Formats: sequence, structure tokens, C-alpha cells
Amino acid sequence: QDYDISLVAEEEEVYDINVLTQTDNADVVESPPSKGNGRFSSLEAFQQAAPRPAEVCLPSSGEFYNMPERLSAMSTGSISSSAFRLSQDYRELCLDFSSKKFRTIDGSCNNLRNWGTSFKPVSRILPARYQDGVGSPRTKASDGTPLPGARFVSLAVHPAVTDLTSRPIIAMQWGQWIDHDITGFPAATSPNGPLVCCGPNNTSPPANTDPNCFPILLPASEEDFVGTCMSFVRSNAATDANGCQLKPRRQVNSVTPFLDASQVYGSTDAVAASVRDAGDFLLKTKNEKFLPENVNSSCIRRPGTNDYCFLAGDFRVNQHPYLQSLHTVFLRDHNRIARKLRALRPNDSNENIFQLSRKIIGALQQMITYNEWLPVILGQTAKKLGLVSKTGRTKFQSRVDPRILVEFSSAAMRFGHSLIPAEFPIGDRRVPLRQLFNRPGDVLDNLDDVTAGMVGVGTPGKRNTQKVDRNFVVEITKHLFEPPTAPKRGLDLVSFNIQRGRDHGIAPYTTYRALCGLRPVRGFKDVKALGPNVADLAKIYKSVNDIDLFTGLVHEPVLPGSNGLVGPTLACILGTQFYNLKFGDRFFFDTDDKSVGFTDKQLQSLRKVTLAKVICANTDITALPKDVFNFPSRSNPLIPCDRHEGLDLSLFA
Ligand code: HEM
Ligand SMILES: [Ca+2]
Repeated sequence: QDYDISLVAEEEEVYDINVLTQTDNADVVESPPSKGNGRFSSLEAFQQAAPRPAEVCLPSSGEFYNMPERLSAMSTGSISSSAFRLSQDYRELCLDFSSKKFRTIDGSCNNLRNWGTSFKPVSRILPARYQDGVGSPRTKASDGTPLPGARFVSLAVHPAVTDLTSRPIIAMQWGQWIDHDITGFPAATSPNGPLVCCGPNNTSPPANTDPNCFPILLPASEEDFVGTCMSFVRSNAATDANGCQLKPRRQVNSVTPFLDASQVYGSTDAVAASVRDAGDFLLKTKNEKFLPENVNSSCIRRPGTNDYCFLAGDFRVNQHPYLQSLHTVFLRDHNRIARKLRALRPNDSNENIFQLSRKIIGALQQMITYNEWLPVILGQTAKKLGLVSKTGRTKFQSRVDPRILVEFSSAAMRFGHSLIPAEFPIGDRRVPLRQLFNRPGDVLDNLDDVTAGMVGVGTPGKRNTQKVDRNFVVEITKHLFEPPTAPKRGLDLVSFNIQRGRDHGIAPYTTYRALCGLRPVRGFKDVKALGPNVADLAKIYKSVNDIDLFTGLVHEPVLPGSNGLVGPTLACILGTQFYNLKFGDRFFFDTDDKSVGFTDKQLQSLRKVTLAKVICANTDITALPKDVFNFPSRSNPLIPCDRHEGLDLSLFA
């Protein structure tokens, strides 16, 4: 109910962020370890193989410990009703886990509850708000009337106003890079392959559309897309061992939630095997320099060139050149480190050299994320929650659940879409993002120019990333993945984010704000909570308590003094997830458990490395500032690449 804010005494914004706990799903206690789920060489293969919900679903007997059943259970992220059996199983498969020095590829056996294995259901902070209570998307407002359509919301409250931060574009790009390390929702499919959820030429879908279709219906006033429908497929629903959907519906994370560089190495044994030559200590490359080719993938190749589509540990690798750049830089860094270690440890096995290199790359991912990136995003909150890890060692907490919270991957972490600028500098060009999707050419031609543009030292001069606010560039709200020859047939990422939240039954924004201990929103005049444009929200939502989580989060103003880029509820959800990914990871890079961690000297040396050093060591860029999340300045001067401190690998001899 809206009421007059002037009647409410002004109070200070109380802002003391603590981490949240997830709901206690009965089935979260343990889930089966999945040594064997590497059957699938790609996400597509996984999706084809995922069993359809059976016609008749009997209550699960819990008796699914013969192999075929177990494999299918693992691949669909199903979970058992019998914790006892699972712990038995877990003990069997993770028997030697205390003697294991390296992470498994699929994240299994990280912790006693076996949380954090790929292709397992995500966790959640609050119970789902499905419209039917079990699985249908949230489509109605609190008074029972329909919610405004996702595209309608996108058009009404997410315009393309430009508002820049003082940061280079890497502040955005690192976020997407690590997002692909920690989250990935596989889409539902039909027995015949991918689902198409609109009629021909984007007309409204026929009546018998697949139940996993949840198309975005375009408003009558739509000018940017042809037709009346934008295809949207629901995320794959986790099933039990009998192929029956779990109730309430749960989504699956196809990648390991740990920051373990799984976008480089893969989250299943099959993908891991595809990115390296069996028995070798190196990752596969093309011509020693670039990512290997994925012959099963499609991308846009320039005629008359040798352009090819990339293969990496994550299937999203081809999306755009800045993402491809980080994939290439870390691929090269693995091979650079592995070659040195090979020489330093002549008696060691290739497998050990590979795993040791992988462990160092994983440590770099965590260090850059917690010490360089998160302080930029969360400001004070990063320190307050103990996320910054520049000194000392981290004590693993076995009760902290590292699994991805559905609210994080469906809404909060997508804040990064607001950071995306319209143009990406590459050499002396500034290329509109719509011209870069799915094209490997720029990285193959000139990785250095792509990378320099990303970290703000390219030739067109300073190019800043956008602020986190309600604004999104048209490159992603009108022209996402638009085919070059088919105008108005792109997608709207903001509509997708909103629709995805509804697909996953995410509760509205105000619920999370309250949970984070912030004062309630005082209706549609509450500029302090919902920002200067709150009146626009009033035009489309009936109550503040209907606002979609994603939309609410990017409306919240950044609190004065927070020194970060995000508002308080966003800081709360992001902080919670990154807290869980630090303290709930037995292999966190600075763990005090020396049996899996680094020696004091190794850690000390490792801590000198910054993203700048990694880029210097693997490109022909000649100078970078120590902190690439800030532009070069008097306090962050350009330093020749050979003077950046690196990891002393002789400490691993
Ligand atoms: C050019 C840059 C980017 C593009 C083109 C892009 C595009 C996309 C697309 C198409 C999706 C799938 C949407 C859906 O079906 O629900 C997605 C999901 C997502 N994006 Fe981005 N994105 C970009 C940058 C970022 C950044 C900077 C971040 C974070 C800081 C981010 C975080 C996410 C997350 C967490 C998801 C959900 C992934 C999952 O769990 O499946 N993205 N993005
Ligand atoms: Ca991972």
C-alpha cells in the first residue's frame, strides 16, 4: 500500500550487512557424488540426453543405486530422498578425499556434505513463489492480477541513458568471466532438440506449446522486434531418479560453483578431457597461441579467413571478444606455468604438473576476484564481510554451503548487465557490441588490441564502463545476438532477466530487502530506497511488493560512503554468495589447511600477482598499471610489463 512518506519520520538508512542463510530444503543435506557424470561432451549433448519427465511419476522409492539409474540421476541433478544412502555413497566415492591434494573437475568431494558438484540443483535463500505452488512461473501480482509483461517492464523502466563510472570496461568483463566459472542454467529441451517457443516469424505460440515454453509476449506498441513473441525456454527442471520433476521445481547449475577456473578446465570429466590432450600437462591450443577449435559450435566467420569457433571449459566462450580474450589469456597462462613446472620437476608425472598448474590458475582466479574485483563492486562491504584475502589464511567452515543461490544467478549477479557499455574499443576502433557477438576474428587477428581496450589502455583513450543503475544499452536490450542480416530479430537481455526470475519463482524485491535487514520500502514515493525514478515503477506495478527482484536491485541507489558500485540489497545478496564461495570452499587459495593449500613462501609470492601481471605475461602488451580495474594515473602509473611482479615458480621445484 502506498502512503505518504512525509508522515514517516526520517531515519538514517541502517546498513549493516550480514550474510543470509539459504532455506533449509529437506533434500539439501547431501546429494550423490558424481564421478561418472562426464558422459556429455557439451551442454547440447547433455540436454539431448536429459530424460523427459515420465508420464506417471510414482513416489520415489529411493532405490536407485544401480548404475544406469544413478548416472541419469547425476546428469539431471536429481537428488535422493534418502540421506543415509547418499552418505554411504559419498563415503564410498570420496573415501580418499582427505588425501586428495587437488580439486575434482566436477566439484565433488570438496566438503563433507558434497555440496558444489556440477549438474546439481541450485540452493535458494527463500522458498519459490511459483504461481501454482509447485512449478509454474510467477505471473501474478499480489492482488491476483497479471504482472506487467517482462518486455513491457524493460521498456518502461530500463531505458538506455548513459551514465559512466570511473572504471575501465574490465570491471564489467571480470564479472562475466567469473560468472561463467560459477553459474550456468541449462535450458529445457524437447525430445527433438532445442525448443522454439514462438510461432513462425515470431508470431504468438500455438496452443499446444511445450510446457517448458514461457515466451515473452511483446506489447502492442513494440517497435524494436518483429512479431508479437520473443522465444524464451524455461530452465531445465531437476528430476529424481525416476525422471520425475522435483516438487517444488528446482533449477540445475551445470558448472561448479567454486571459483576454480572451471570455465578454463570444464565442469565435467568429458569437457575436461576435450580441452587437453590425454596424458599431457598442457591445455590444447591451436598453433600454440589460441584456443582450440570447436567443430560442433557455430560462430560468425569472415569469408576468406581462417576464423574458427573456440572450444573452452565453458560453452559460452564464443560470445564476444573481451570474453574470448580472458579465455585466451588464461589458457596461455596455464601452458606457460605448466611448461616451467615441467622443467623444474623432472621426476613428476604429467598429471601432477597439469593439476599443480590448474591449482595455481584457480588460485589466481580467486585472488583477482576477492582482492581486486570485489572491492570495486562491493566497496566497504567486501572488507566488512571478510572477503578481501590479502593477508593471513582462510579457515574452511564445513557448515557454509557453497552452492549457488538461485536468487544470485537469476537476478543479483546479472547486475553486471548494467555495466555493459555500448561500444567496445579494439585498437583505434570503437565497435558497437551488436557487431561483435559470436565472432572470433578480432581475437585471432589482434588479441593485444582487444585486451588493451578491455583494460583501458587502448588507443582510443579512456573508455569507461557504465554505472550499475536501471539503464541498459540498446546493444543488449534491442540487438542482443541480432543476426547481421536480420534486423529486429535480436533479443532483449533485460526482458530475459525478468522472465528468468519469474521462471524460477523468485520472490519480489521487497522481500529480499527486508531479509537483508534494511528498512521497508515506503511505497512508490520512496526515492531513498528505489532511486529517483521510482515514479516510473508506480506506472507499471500495482504495489512495491510486486517489483521483480532484478528490476528492484538495479533501481536501488548506491549508498553514500559505500564506495562500491551497487545498492544495499544487491551488496547483501552478492556478499552472501561470495562469502559462501570463500568460506565454504575447502580449497580456497589461502586455506590454512596445508595439505591442500600453498606453503607460506608460495602464498607470499602468489599474492604479488595481479591481473595486470597475468595479462602482461601472456600478451605482447608492453605496459600496464598494477591495478587494471583503475585507469592509469599518478597513483596507478603505467609500469613496463617486465617490471610487474610475478609468481616465483622455483618455489614449486
Ligand atoms: C557483453 C556482455 C554480456 C552479455 C552479452 C551477456 C549475455 C547473457 C545472456 C544471453 C544470458 C542468458 C540469459 C537467460 O537466458 O536468462 C546471461 C546470463 C547471465 N549473465 Fe550475462 N552477459 C554479459 C555480461 C555479464 C556480466 C558483466 C555479468 C556479471 C557481472 C553477467 C552475469 C550473468 C549471469 C550471472 C547470468 C546467469 C547465467 C546462468 O546461471 O545461466 N553477464 N548473460
Ligand atoms: Ca567453477
